[in-house]
Amino acid sequence: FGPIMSVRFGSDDVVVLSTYDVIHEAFVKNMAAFQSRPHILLVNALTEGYGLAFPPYSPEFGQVRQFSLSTLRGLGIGKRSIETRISEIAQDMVKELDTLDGKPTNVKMIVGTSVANVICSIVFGKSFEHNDPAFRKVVKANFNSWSDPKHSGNKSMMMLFPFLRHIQPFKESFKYSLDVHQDIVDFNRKEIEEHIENLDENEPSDYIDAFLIEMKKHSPDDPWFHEKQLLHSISDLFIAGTETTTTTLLWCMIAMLHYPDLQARIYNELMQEIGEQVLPSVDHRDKLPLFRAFIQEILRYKTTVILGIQHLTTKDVDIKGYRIPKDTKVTANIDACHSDPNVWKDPSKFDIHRHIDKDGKFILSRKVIPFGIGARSCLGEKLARIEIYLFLANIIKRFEILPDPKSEHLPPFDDGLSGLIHSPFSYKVSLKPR
Ligand code: HEM
Repeated sequence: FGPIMSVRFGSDDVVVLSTYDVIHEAFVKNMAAFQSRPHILLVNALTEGYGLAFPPYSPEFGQVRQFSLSTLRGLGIGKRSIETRISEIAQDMVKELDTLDGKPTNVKMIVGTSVANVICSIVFGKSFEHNDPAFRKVVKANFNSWSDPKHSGNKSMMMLFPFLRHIQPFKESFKYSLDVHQDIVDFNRKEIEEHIENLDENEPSDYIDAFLIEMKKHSPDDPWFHEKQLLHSISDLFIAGTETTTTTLLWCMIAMLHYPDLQARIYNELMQEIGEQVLPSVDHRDKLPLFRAFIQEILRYKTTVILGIQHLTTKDVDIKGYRIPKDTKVTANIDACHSDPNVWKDPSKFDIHRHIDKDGKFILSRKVIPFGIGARSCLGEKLARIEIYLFLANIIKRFEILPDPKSEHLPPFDDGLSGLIHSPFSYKVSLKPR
């Protein structure tokens, strides 16, 4: 036990870092030593070693990662253009939720197709109707990619013991994972083909265009700038971005059900500071301390990616007096960091006021790290933060979030499904138009 410990995961020893200080010391202060990823057989069977989230570090991979980050930024992440687009998608989601007419519904697909449409706008330069069958199929495939209730446990086991893939019921789960991933890849391949046909090199309008143009600047045998990498890059952006953001929004709604007084106070804050007629925008954030504190507390209390993604050391390195040898698997226990009693008073309590100072101002915390920190931290952090803010503000402004009257209990807030992503059990909610 302690902030640095070694734990046996399957057949491997993995170093687990469990406080903000040690995670920061490792992933930020010793960034270069921790920027690689281990080879995971199950993942490689899906990605052929390409993509953005799982490849080990090399200077050439660093280039493609950096290209992706700056392209996503250049396309407007953190700037007004993408904010406007997300705001439009949020309003479209509200319209879709309006059609439910307050009927208790599991809203995961409506929220999920809206979240996926944000990524579609950036990657494909277009969005899809909520009821488009091919789009719904690929959004479901994104959800099932890591969190299918029937297979995710088997998948986690196969990550630890790859040989299990040859034995039932793991064999079936392995095939299922390949099939689901293939659905995502097929959808994305079709989009790439259309982009190749219609490419205007003078006016790249999305990530695929930018990648195709960049590819032409590299030799045909470049190890990373080729079509296969493009295919797996965009698949990773969808898989990493859809379920995580949707899950966070679903936790937000559960919190609103458990704390109706807080919901009313946040609604009043939005009404007083923005008003009924004005669309919520990131520019309003300084006037919304309660709302921002709520989001930050959700990101702390319900850590979506509990153990982050594994890192691999590239050399021997000393952290707080412990020697971690080269080629050691290392993981950040983000959930433990968010529940550290030395940092958070009464960490198991959901309390938004820990993020508000005595003058009523919001306190931005660098110790809430749901997106990880350092060289392999989340590529979609800025995008996800804007999405959560705008989607939630639009929902709260338009609807009162109420429990399903037919259900005896509220959906649990302190329990859920645990795999790579910690998501709530399936639940229905009634969104009563205000
Ligand atoms: C609430 C939403 C999200 C959460 C909580 C989240 C969390 C994370 C975490 C914990 C990591 C691993 C960090 C590490 O290894 O140290 C990660 C990596 C990543 N995320 Fe996210 N993420 C979210 C949304 C998104 C979105 C919207 C996108 C893309 C549009 C995205 C793309 C990625 C990618 C590509 C990586 C791999 C980065 C690398 O290996 O260099 N994520 N995310």
